[in-house]
Amino acid sequence: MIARPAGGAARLIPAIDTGDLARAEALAAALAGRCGVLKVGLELFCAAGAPAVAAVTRHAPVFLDLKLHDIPNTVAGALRSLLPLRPAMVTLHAGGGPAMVAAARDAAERAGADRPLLLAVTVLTSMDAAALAATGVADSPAAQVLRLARMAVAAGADGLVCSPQEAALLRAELGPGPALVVPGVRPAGSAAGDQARTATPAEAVAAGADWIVVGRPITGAADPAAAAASIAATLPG
Ligand SMILES: O=c1ccn([C@@H]2O[C@H](COP(=O)(O)O)[C@@H](O)[C@H]2O)c(=O)[nH]1
Repeated sequence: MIARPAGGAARLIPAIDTGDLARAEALAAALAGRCGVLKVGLELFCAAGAPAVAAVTRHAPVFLDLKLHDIPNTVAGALRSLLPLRPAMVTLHAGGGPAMVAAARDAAERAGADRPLLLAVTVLTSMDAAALAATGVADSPAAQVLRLARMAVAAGADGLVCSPQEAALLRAELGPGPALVVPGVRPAGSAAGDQARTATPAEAVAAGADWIVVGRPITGAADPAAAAASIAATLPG
């Protein structure tokens, strides 16, 4: 399993969100060495599939962010299908429940010591309290994140995806055990876009994030490598 980063650039995970494999390869080549891990998400995987993971893996370990969410048998099968791609991290939605998380953990263990870190997505960082209420959850995002996080870790998740606004709460309640991978991160002055629960890179790490995920502020920059380097320079060790 991938080790927790010691600090600095190793904490940074740029999100390679593009449907164009050639652009993804160019971004991966430019960003390798300025980050610890590269993220392949739904846009790139749906456009280019396994070859995209292979292409990005040539430059850095891959966080395969597919947010699996289905019945336990199907999620376990999906995990088994993904293992030959050797992702360093894989996501699934905590909302799939404990049996789904446990089935995914069993499936991931087939890869032995080299298995991917299994990360449970709690409440998407694009959701504010009103969006959460619209799904029938009256609690605050923080309360729901904590509820899902406790359940997912007990069921076998190695770590959690949360916003920077819940990282300190999860560290206080769950301790140092679960890895925390934190999107919704914005350098000061960057547009939030559709992200609702945000903080800066340094704030996210100070709150307890092991890794931070940053997409558009890097990929939308005129010089993505320089943008990544400037974010990495703000990250404490
Ligand atoms: O709760 C979540 C879970 C995953 N993501 C992913 O992270 C990146 C963020 O991209 P930005 O351009 O920095 O907003 C993106 O790939 C999401 O799918 C998330 O944002 N929130």
